[in-house]
Amino acid sequence: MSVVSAEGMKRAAARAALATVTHGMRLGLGTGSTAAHFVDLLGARVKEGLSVVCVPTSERTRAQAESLGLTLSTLDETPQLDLAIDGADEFDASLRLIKGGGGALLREKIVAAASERMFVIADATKEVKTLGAFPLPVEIDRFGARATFLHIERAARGLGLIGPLTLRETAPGEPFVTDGGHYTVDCAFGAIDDPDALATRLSAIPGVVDHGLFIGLATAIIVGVSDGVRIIGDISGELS
Ligand SMILES: O=C[C@H](O)[C@H](O)[C@H](O)COP(=O)(O)O
Repeated sequence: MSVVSAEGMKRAAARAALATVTHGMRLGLGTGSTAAHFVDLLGARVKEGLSVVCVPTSERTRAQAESLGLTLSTLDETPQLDLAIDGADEFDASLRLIKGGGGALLREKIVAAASERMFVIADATKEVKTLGAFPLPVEIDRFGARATFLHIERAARGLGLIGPLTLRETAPGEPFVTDGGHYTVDCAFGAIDDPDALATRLSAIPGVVDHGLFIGLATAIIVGVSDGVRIIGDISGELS
């Protein structure tokens, strides 16, 4: 019996995603340990002659991509992308995701929305029946952060979601600051029975910059499993 580690499954998913990349593509590069496997493998292919243009979703991914000699761009220079490849903290069978555990959800969502397709790469441990075991990250403006925090609590309570909510910190009293200069609130709601309703409520709160529910963005999920990969959705379609 072969025992494959989570890292092995992430690598397998990243390798399968790389197999869909073709010459000349405009790619969105995700953030996190799984996306880092993809960037690493992409770097090797580029050294062998593959030509792609990449828009990173975080300063961390930008640094990795730069170190591997990838051709980088911005969404201002390249506002439409062919494919975004990114990880996820959780996914369900309907291609809905929780993202933002690594603090990059805003740029990840902007890049995914600018991409014709988004392939999520993840190890099998990220699959859930109902989203919410992973605390939902919500990115908020620093101005009025306490008021926004309370507003999120109230909006969620209206859906029967209680929390606790925690302002993400890098050290006690030191809030974590995203690449965009915002704070993150991690919402440990437990099972989110109606992610669409929660997404709508969160988006309506002034001060919420964006939230980690990615709904209707992923085209496919490439799941690394013990004996290879399993695909949810479609990775075969032609690009228009
Ligand atoms: O903000 C970070 C991202 O949404 C990541 O893609 C997510 O946290 C998954 O990261 P990892 O691949 O390290 O589990």
